[in-house]
Amino acid sequence: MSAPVLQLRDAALAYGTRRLWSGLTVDVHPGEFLAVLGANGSGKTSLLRAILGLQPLTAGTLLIAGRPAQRGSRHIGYIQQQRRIDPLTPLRAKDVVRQGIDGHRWGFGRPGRVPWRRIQEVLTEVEAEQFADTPIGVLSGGEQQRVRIAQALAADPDMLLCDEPLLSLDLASQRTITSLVDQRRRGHDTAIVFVTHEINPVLPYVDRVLYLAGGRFRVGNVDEVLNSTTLSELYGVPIEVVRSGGRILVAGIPETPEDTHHPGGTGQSTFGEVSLP
Ligand SMILES: Nc1ncnc2c1ncn2[C@@H]1O[C@H](COP(=O)(O)OP(=O)(O)OP(=O)(O)O)[C@@H](O)[C@H]1O
Repeated sequence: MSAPVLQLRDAALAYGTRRLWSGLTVDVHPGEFLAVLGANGSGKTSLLRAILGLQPLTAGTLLIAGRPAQRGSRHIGYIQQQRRIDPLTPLRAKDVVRQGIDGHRWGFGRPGRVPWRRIQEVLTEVEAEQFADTPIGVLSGGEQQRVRIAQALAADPDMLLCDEPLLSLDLASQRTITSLVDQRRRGHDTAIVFVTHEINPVLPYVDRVLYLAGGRFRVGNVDEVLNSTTLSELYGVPIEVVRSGGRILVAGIPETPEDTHHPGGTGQSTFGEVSLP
């Protein structure tokens, strides 16, 4: 097997006294699709920030292509959590992609001309070439997301970090986005780290799952992690996982982080059938 793109060894992250996770050891290899799941506040985005070199670990090591994480790494493409874009913004889709190439989006502008050919290439890769001259703010949510993927791919990264890229997209757009991400990893052996509250849209593509909860984690294939025993252990309350019609449904996830590890501390109302967070 080829060398890992991402290596975490006994990694821990805390903000002051707030410990997010610790003892985290996981490798991600070229072409691998890792889904990162967990409740609100479990530290999924913080993990991505650590990989981006924006947040130092409090313990352990984190290597990208064998070297310590650093800001603005060309090995990494990053799709941020969706934010509303002002419809009046003058930025066109091609300007957004150009920012991905010259590094402005992380505040590390590198001078020099960006070849138009490359911008066209990545817009074509995500089937968004027709939007090149359209102001980004007037595109639909799904179209904007395709442009964000193009931006993340512009520097031809070895690893793509996706922070809940399916939020507020309809089912058809979710399918388009997940299949574009999957095409990229198959075509270029790009590793994918995909933070999501919803496993079902990515279920066909996922190789392994990293599940964060209550300061702890489990990593393994879908069946190893997303089962009643493992999630009940992680959360410290009874969780039921069922497969139905090709989907995974989970009942009993505590509504707040405080409910975790306090069996019996939650009322019945917090137990309902929900799609996996
Ligand atoms: N810079 C910071 N300083 C202090 N606390 C922070 C900082 N960034 C995040 N936190 C806290 O750390 C916790 C984890 O945040 P993070 O955004 O990583 O969680 P998450 O799992 O991505 O959550 P969500 O699913 O809601 O997006 C939260 O309680 C958050 O308030």
